[in-house]
Amino acid sequence: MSLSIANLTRRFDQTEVLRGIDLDIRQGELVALLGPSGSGKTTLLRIIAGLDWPDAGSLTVGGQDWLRKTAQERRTGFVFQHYALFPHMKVRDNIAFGLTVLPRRDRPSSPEIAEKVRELLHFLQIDTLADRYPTELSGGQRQRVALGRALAISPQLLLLDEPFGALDAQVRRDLRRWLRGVHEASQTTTIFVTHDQEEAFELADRVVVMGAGRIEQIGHPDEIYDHPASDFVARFVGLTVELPVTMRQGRAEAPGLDLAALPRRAMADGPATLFLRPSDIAVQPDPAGPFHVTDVASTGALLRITLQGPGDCRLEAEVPRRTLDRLELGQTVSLRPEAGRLFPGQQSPRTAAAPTPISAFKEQRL
Ligand SMILES: Nc1ncnc2c1ncn2[C@@H]1O[C@H](COP(=O)(O)OP(=O)(O)OP(=O)(O)O)[C@@H](O)[C@H]1O
Repeated sequence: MSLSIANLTRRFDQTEVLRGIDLDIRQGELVALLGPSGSGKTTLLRIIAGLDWPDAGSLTVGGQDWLRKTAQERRTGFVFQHYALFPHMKVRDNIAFGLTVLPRRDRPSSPEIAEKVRELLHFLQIDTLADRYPTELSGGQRQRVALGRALAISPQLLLLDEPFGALDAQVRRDLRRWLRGVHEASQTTTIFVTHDQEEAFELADRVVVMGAGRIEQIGHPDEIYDHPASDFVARFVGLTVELPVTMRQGRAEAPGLDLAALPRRAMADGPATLFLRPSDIAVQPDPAGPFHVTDVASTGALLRITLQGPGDCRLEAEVPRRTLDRLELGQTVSLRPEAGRLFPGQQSPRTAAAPTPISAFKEQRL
């Protein structure tokens, strides 16, 4: 089903938790709601499910006004982070549950339910778990069963709230791939809440970035990663270095920085802020360079270098270890940002957080 939300607001007491949400989702899309804790993701999902109600705005699914429907009438499949499967029921009965409690006129016969469960077990690659109880399953297996239970009722929408949030990193990665495959085969319109950028970018057709009850940006993962629409999104997708610059005829200038690699921007002359990923800064040893190295730490493949420059300018760059064979504390370097986003105006100067030094590594004098 396609979904359309317009000007949706929700407040709890005096706090506006959703402030005018507009969102259209196409039939068969997999959309991630991505944002920091408290940005309103779960509230939005609960309103779509019919577990909460907005103060204003509209919610239309398949052309029907869903705010006039109860949660049951909406027929959504919902999977939570901690989905309480019924502990006294085997996996096959947990999956069948939603069908067995349908009103008599909609309820399939017992053989039809058994067949549907068999198909789902096979489709979700959990046939071997059918006769186990939930306590006999790993966390990842439980979430597969939870998804089976949500899909059993042939939901019009599938809503997933941090479904892999409690699982360890490797299981999460496996389940992501599995879910992507399940989605491609089932084509159920799916909305997925996460605060994990990697998860959202890997899974979703489109990502909706939320901050403080508003949608900051909607787009394909690459578009959001390469062209964040606001300083909020830029910080959220890892452009954590912020440098004050001056715009002159579409070019950014800053003392001691070679900004020639940045494309010209149609921006008014005046103060602006350049947002960079630490990995977008080329570091070149240079006896006359305006920056000097104050710390070097290794993250394995990368060197994280803290640099002090003209004025009070301090920033962090990350470079592959192999690109710099010698780098000493106190050494002077020049910097050449190779990509970045410019936004008008200057925020209060921010400095990059100091990395945790790895003393032993520093002593090797890289
Ligand atoms: N029933 C409620 N009563 C009062 N405030 C609430 C209620 N539900 C949510 N809130 C508040 O609304 C804001 C948004 O909460 P919500 O759970 O939607 O955010 P979220 O983006 O899903 O966060 P998280 O990632 O931590 O789950 C929070 O400040 C939360 O405290």
